Amino acid sequence: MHFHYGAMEIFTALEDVQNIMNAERKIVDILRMLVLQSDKPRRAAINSYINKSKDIFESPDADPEHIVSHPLNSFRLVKHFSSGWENLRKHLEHDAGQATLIKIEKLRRQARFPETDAIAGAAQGFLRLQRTYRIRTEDFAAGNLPGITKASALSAVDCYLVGHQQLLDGIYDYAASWLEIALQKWPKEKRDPLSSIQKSDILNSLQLSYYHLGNVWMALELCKTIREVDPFYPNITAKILTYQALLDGTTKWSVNAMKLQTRPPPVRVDNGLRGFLCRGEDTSPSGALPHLRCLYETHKNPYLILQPVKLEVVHVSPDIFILHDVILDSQIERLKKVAATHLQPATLVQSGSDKSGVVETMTRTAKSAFLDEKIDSVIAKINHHIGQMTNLDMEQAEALQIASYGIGGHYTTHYDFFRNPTDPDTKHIQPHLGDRMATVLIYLTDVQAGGATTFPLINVTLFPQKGSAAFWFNLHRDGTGDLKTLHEGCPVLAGNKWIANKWIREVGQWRTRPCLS
Ligand SMILES: O=C(O)CCC(=O)C(=O)O
Ligand SMILES: [Fe+2]
Repeated sequence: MHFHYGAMEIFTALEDVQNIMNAERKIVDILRMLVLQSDKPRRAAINSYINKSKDIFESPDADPEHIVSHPLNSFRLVKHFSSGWENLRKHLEHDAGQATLIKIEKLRRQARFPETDAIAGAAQGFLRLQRTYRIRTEDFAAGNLPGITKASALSAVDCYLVGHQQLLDGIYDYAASWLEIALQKWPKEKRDPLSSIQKSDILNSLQLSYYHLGNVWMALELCKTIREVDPFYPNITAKILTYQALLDGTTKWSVNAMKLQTRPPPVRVDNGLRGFLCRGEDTSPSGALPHLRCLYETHKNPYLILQPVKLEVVHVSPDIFILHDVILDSQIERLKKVAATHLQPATLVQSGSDKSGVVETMTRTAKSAFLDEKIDSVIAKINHHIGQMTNLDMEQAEALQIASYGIGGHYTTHYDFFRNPTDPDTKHIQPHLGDRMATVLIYLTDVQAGGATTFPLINVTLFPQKGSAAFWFNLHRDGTGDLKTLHEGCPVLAGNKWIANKWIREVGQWRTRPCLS
């Protein structure tokens, strides 16, 4: 199994936005110089790009906090930095433009600008958000999302880009809904001189979506409109004849064609069914806890008598706790700073993967890094504190893992343990470590909207609270995996989500959590 990793989320972190904004200022300066040496058409193209950048810098969009506060703000920025740049790039590929192009490309690489596949990533992020949080396309496009401040609406071309991508991804119903809105908005808008999208392009993607949904009549009507708008649109007459013949039943191959158009769209990762937990609609745990219990735990440990753990019991069997105030804000800042240079697009250890044993994947869209204690003293401090709070031996624990999710970033349902009865691959349980017995998941940020951790089999939803940690046992006392610990990280709707994971292994825990013989 091998997935291509694109930016399946929209922006990964505030820090990325900050770097990109700084680089963009330099790019605009370079472009200003080039304007002077350019002929008229190139000058117009460059100025149009510069004006867009200026709009961004002069609007609240220059503030990274504002950008990550709403998927649409993020989207507009990503579009300018990816397809906006691509449009200008074509004008710079010759003569005097070339040296400038190289300089700009270098700045873009260093600051990790979104690439050409960013629009695809954004469309996939939107889809995940729409499905999980049940957002209608018209509300999404208008900037009305649950629980966050309204953003300004998307333009017709923006809606086209999202819809067209969903058409390419085979999500025809969503594609049609976005393209219908693009079409409604089209007459009311002033055109972007750098964009080559025409009304007939919207109509064409829409007719294809309807065709794939099995609505040949609608596809035909739309094709007729295309011919009215643009008689020279490629293949338009042939398409009209084909659809006409399909509807009349006069083509021999109509039966095959009809089958083809109703084939199911490709299956993809979708957590829509369980979205109710992500939406926080049902948070009564099945663990039959009449009252949540809160206690101050000291484990009779002098370290904790001075600083007792505020422990909240969320669920029993599997045992899930919230530990409150486990890390100081100053430690969080330090940790994020240290982690920033190490973060990589998330990889999952998977059986049957390539030689490295790791594949880049769509099931987890986040950036992550394992941080060794040697990197910074704050890491050792946190590790030590986790050991004291959980009363577990940290000797065999894995290094602290930091992960950051941007808007749309998520982690689909999974188990943290390796000894899965349904998966015979146990190579990650090194005998000297054992399996991942317990997980401590520290929330390093509040999340503006979305981003809960849910346990769908036991109806538990945990909303991130900066400085708190979720702590649970993945294994039964006999060492087998507890299948009820299935959990997921819900897609982030607004803001950034940072977490730190500590996976505590079995070996060395005989004293405090002996297994049953
Ligand atoms: O992001 C979350 O809430 C869950 C993360 C998680 O389960 C993991 O990293 O293993
Ligand atoms: Fe997990």
